[in-house]
Amino acid sequence: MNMPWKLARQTARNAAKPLDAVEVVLPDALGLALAGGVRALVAQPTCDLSAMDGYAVAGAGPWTVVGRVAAGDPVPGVVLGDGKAFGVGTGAPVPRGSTAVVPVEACSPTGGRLTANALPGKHIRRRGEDWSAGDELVPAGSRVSPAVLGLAAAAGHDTLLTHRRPRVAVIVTGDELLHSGLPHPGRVRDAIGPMLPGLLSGAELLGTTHLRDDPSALADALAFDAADVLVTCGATSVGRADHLRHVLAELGAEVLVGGVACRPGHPMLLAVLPDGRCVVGLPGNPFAAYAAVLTLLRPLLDTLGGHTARPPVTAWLGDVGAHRTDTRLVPVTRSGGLVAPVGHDRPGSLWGAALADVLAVVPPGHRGGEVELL
Ligand SMILES: Nc1nc2c(c(=O)[nH]1)N[C@H]1C(S)=C(S)[C@@H](COP(=O)(O)OP(=O)(O)OC[C@H]3O[C@@H](n4cnc5c(N)ncnc54)[C@H](O)[C@@H]3O)O[C@H]1N2
Ligand code: MOO
Repeated sequence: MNMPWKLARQTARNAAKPLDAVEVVLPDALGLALAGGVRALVAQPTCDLSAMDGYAVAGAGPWTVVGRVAAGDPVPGVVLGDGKAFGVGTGAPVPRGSTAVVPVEACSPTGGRLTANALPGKHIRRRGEDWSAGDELVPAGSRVSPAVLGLAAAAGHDTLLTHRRPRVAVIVTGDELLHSGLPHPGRVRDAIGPMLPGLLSGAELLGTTHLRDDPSALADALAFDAADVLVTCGATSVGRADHLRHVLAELGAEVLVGGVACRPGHPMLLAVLPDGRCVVGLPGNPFAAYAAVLTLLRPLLDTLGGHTARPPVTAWLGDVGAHRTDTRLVPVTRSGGLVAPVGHDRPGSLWGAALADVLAVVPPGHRGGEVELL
């Protein structure tokens, strides 16, 4: 029995536990999930700063300029009295007693003195106005984005506690596959191997092995124990050359998902080997393999990597010819809150997926309405 698509995705999400937490230097954390929240080690700003190039002033004008301070200078050792001003650069610490900063273009000098409209507090970035020391800035489970890296640096971090990247090994099977040159009768180009690395963000690809349709070679390849996840391509079906299910049974694997009520990709599978390593079986048809990556592999990798599940993104899709019993994954382009099919979506062809912005999840019986986007 093929498992309903949503249940299959949830099963993949629940099939493993997040990998151990490791401390990594900031650049290496990009794309990983935080194993603990990022807390500010110090307040930002650490002292009152000027937000403009101009003058820090005290009280009402006109003011006499009594000094100058630049970004990078220590806090001036003076207390600015009423009627006094300090020249300031953007980011410079303002002297204590400053009540406002007036931008240089808003000042007019009159007889050696400055006059301007100075609104109290204007253009001063107060100590701690962005955050205080100890504030949690980003919660555990969040993906470390470029902005998270910058934020963590600003808050004083040199390293971040993240979950280890899942290690993935890819096994591409098929006597008929070519890895370069022109396809011709009897030979097809491997279209799955080239697409997989780009679908493994947040994981580490240890390598790709190309095998003929040979059960003992497949069993040997599945013994590779440096990988947390083994991804096989092809051999999921019931043909004479499709050995994956027999080999998994011989290895004592527990099959968590043996097939999914999904078009394309229904022969996809997810199994756990006795030592805890996971096997995701992608069907040989390339678009079916793509559907299986999004249904089983990505949720599994996200869980192993410690990523919190994100709320679904949806859009409105018309009647595109739903399947009676199975979920369809349909390549679509997006415009505003609407999506439209791009076509070219037969299981053996990645043409539609290549033109699409996303895949729409079209449940059985869909006649038009909100659908989830992958
Ligand atoms: N009797 C049945 N036959 C099939 C069924 C079924 O339910 N009963 N399901 C069909 C569906 S749906 C799919 S999908 C495929 C899955 O087949 P396998 O995972 O066993 O893969 P193969 O048989 O090796 O190949 C299928 C097809 O894809 C081509 N292929 C394989 N690998 C690649 C690759 N890396 N790059 C490009 N193309 C590849 C291969 O040449 C075949 O044409 O089973 C159906 N059959
Ligand atoms: O669903 Mo297969 O996965 O049609 O090509």
